[in-house]
Amino acid sequence: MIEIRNLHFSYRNFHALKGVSLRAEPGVYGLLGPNGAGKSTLMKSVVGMLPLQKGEILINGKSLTRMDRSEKRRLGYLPQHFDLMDFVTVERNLIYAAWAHGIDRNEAGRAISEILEITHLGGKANVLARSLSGGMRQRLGIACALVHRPRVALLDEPTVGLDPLQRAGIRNLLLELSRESVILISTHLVEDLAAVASRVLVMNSGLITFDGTVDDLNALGERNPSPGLNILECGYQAALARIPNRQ
Ligand SMILES: Nc1ncnc2c1ncn2[C@@H]1O[C@H](COP(=O)(O)OP(=O)(O)OP(=O)(O)O)[C@@H](O)[C@H]1O
Repeated sequence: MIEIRNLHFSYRNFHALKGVSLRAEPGVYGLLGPNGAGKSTLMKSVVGMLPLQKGEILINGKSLTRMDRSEKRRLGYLPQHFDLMDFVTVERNLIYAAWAHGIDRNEAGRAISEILEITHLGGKANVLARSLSGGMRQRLGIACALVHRPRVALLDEPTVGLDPLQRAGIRNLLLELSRESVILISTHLVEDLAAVASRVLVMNSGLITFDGTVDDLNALGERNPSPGLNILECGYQAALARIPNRQ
């Protein structure tokens, strides 16, 4: 479970998170918002890549500030821009990721075979990472973030560069994992969420301006129709406009 209470974060004098609160139980949470809304800042804060300036973050009831390195290693995180080890094979990248996430040596082989199969990279296990296509690289990034089946996973724009079939494959993986895990994904693709998200969070200007189900977002869209947009997109636009009156 993730619990965030009144989280603020500033880069020098830019106030990027202005009091974000959230409670997330197992499920897929879709984080939507325009460029610069604060989605990546929120994710980096939850995985401890940014220092806690104000507010509280609890993972499975434990404050992030009290978690040791091995506990933080169990979090799954796919940054928006990630590096792979280009000059070693796909499988070696996964062996390293499994080790970095603290998977027991005896379990690593099985975990790697499973994630290779789920991400449709089985046939590429012995290929150098540098020779993968963009979509395959993205899938390998996802595989590295999820190889240890984390209880809490944060994926920043995981479906960028994937074709519809590959996106569907990743959605199925997320749905399966979300039975036991909290999965927070950021995306610009509103329609990507409809099939997968148990809850949608809309962020704008460092605040969560909407927190509800896909049905709630649809209902908001129905009340705020806009020419040329489908109902979900209308809901998203209306949610963006709801900037609470506090800084
Ligand atoms: N290292 C940094 N130094 C200064 N400002 C930053 C830094 N990183 C992000 N920002 C600013 O903080 C705000 C939030 O950025 P963030 O990357 O969290 O947004 P985002 O919602 O993830 O956007 P995108 O969808 O474009 O990735 C933006 O205005 C951005 O310019």
